[in-house]
Amino acid sequence: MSDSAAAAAATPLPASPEAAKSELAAAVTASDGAAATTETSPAPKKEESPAPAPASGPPKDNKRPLVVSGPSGSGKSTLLNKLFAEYPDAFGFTVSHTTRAPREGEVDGKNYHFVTREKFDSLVAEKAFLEHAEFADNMYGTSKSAVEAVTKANKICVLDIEMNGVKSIKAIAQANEMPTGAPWFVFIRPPSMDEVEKRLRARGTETDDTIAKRMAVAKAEIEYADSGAHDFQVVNDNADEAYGKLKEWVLAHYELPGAEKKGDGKKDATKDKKGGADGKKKSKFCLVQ
Ligand SMILES: Nc1ncnc2c1ncn2[C@@H]1O[C@H](COP(=O)(O)OP(=O)(O)OP(=O)(O)O)[C@@H](O)[C@H]1O
Repeated sequence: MSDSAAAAAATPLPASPEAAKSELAAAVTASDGAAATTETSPAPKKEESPAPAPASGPPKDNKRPLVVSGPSGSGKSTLLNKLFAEYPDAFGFTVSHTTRAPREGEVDGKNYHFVTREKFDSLVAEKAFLEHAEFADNMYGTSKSAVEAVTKANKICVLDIEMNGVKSIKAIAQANEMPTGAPWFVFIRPPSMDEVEKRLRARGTETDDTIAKRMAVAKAEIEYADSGAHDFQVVNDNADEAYGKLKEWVLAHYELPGAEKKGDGKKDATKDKKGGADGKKKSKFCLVQ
């Protein structure tokens, strides 16, 4: 599972995504994340992969969830926030289940589905979850019905999850047990482990201990990506360039409202003036890490 757990069926983002993310810190090491953008993935390395080719690609199907993963600090939130800012009506977010108590201001069914441990366990037994995990003595999970609710609301369901969640969803999809179409798996790759550490430190929210854990997990995530587990990878070195590649891939695989009017998304409406990542406005969707 990932660091967070929640989101809203085509509804507002979780009230406190950062809090939710910090609830679920993970564990991690170092390595050098190589690479580029690749569609279908045997071990993508330093070379850039070809641009997506919509004309010859698969039919666009907005019912296919978009599963985005990548090490902490790779820039998932940064890139996704750009996408959501540019296409505000296109995407929806699931509401996760959790056994933790609601915090002040949190609304059941909006921030999370707050359930007892017994209820959570029964949902696990019923195979109701696409993925679930325990963090700090609490359970978090993304249900199949939460994803379905998003697609029924005609939104593209975005799931921001970590490696174990990806593996779980892959297994469910391979068993043809997805309630929606098969997901697309996209990996946001940091240019290097040094850069991951630098970004995490610059974020100012991490301790040495959490940085070390996140680095260790990052290494495992990158190794998993090298195994060819994802449909597409983008290296987030320069955020604007990475966003451009991500957007191009998304436009080739989904019908985004407003994309045609905008001239098929060639213009990056959210381009940072400084060419860097924003990182300031963080809204998390499917908290899953
Ligand atoms: N291309 C980039 N160049 C420089 N800094 C970047 C780039 N992309 C993101 N950052 C910065 O790196 C930090 C981590 O980015 P972000 O929070 O988007 O990562 P994340 O993958 O969502 O991490 P987490 O999973 O821990 O939430 C942020 O401070 C962000 O501004």
